[in-house]
Amino acid sequence: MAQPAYDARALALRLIDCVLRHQRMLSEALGDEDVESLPPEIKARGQRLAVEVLRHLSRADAAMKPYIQQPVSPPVKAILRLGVVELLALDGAPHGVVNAAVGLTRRHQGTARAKGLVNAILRRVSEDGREAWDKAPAQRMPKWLRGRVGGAFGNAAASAIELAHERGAPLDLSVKGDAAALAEAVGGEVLPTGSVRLAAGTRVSGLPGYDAGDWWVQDAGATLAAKMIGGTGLRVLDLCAAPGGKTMQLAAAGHEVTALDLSGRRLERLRANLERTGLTAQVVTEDALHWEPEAPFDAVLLDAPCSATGTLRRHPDLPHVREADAIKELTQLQAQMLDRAAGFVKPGGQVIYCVCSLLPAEGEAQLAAALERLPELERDAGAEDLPGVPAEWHAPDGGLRLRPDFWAERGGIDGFFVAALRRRGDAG
Ligand SMILES: C[S@@+](CC[C@H](N)C(=O)[O-])C[C@H]1O[C@@H](n2cnc3c(N)ncnc32)[C@H](O)[C@@H]1O
Repeated sequence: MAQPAYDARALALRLIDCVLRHQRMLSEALGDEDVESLPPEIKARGQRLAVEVLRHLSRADAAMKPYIQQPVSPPVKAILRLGVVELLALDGAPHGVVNAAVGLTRRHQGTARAKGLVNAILRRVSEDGREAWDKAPAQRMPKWLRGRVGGAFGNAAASAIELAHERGAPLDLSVKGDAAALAEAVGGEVLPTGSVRLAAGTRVSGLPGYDAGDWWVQDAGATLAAKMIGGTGLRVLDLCAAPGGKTMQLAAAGHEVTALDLSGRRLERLRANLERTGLTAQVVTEDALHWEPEAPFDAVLLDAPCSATGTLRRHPDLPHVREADAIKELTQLQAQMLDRAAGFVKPGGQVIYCVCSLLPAEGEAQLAAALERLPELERDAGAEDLPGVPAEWHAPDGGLRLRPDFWAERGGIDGFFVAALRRRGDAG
């Protein structure tokens, strides 16, 4: 059989280059034809290495800086960063890591001459780099995001959030049946909000109950939106539903769910998720801005398209790809979607609004503007009082504001904003 074009380390370098130089998301780069055809174990390890390097760029640079006397070319710097991260974040065996880095350097004409340098620098880092690594600050958010997050929550919180980003995210499972029984079966912990949490890096495919559809992967924070819909057996519209985490929760809670999304490709994943879990929903491929339902719903859950800045623990590539300019367009779309959602619900029915964003412009400010713009909506503060939610998550003017530095002792939580609204009038 022919040797794959990349081993895991070479793949990691290519993925990092795609993110940092070409501003492409890792998920997109992993879909390139020559990458997609690689053996799954190479892809998984290459992706993991790339993620770890992107999480630790500034620490890696700080650890190697004392040993770099003159500028090194970008490809050599990339090999060094990978080596340093393997040594100091992943506790790789020095001999193997240094040899592999030298091998990567040799592989291309443009870098081959630097093999001695790479060897020398990584040896020094493996012996003496730990202190500089530990002292360096965690990878900073890009300026545009840091400024907004610091402005909203304070600079100390922004630093704590950066530390949480660096630590990565545990694996949270939403459970169809008995959470305690699943936690025991998989060796996890039941969180106060009901999800089952496993350590970061746990392999999903190896866990019991996957094929039986007993659970699905969903950050604990993201589960709170569907939980705000009271009762059971309601006609619920999941607006912007794919790939279906909240659709499955709503269906598992006994609601009659319509799952709408613009993306046919993402809805394929939703359908597969429903099939695996044996849950049902009516699936609609439409644009939420133009679609008209036959009859209003008892409740609407709007998980609006957003900057996804709440998910940097999982997606350290995102800040290198997303630009500040995109935010204005997104906030306009979110407001339009909230207007539509308000029109899709019966009098007395709930509208739950959420975004996996750290930016108040997409969360708190959307709630305040909607209350001002849409007199038919009022706050449904009672619905936001969910079991297991600490008091500090309640935002002063309504809604829940989750930050990655919350629940630090449990492994953190994604950045998220969710608020419950109700259409005035009698349910009838
Ligand atoms: C945050 S994701 C939804 C995640 C989903 N609720 C879940 O829990 O798995 C936002 C979704 O909005 C969809 N979307 C974006 N613009 C849309 C539009 N105009 N109409 C309907 N869906 C749209 C995207 O395709 C994407 O799937």
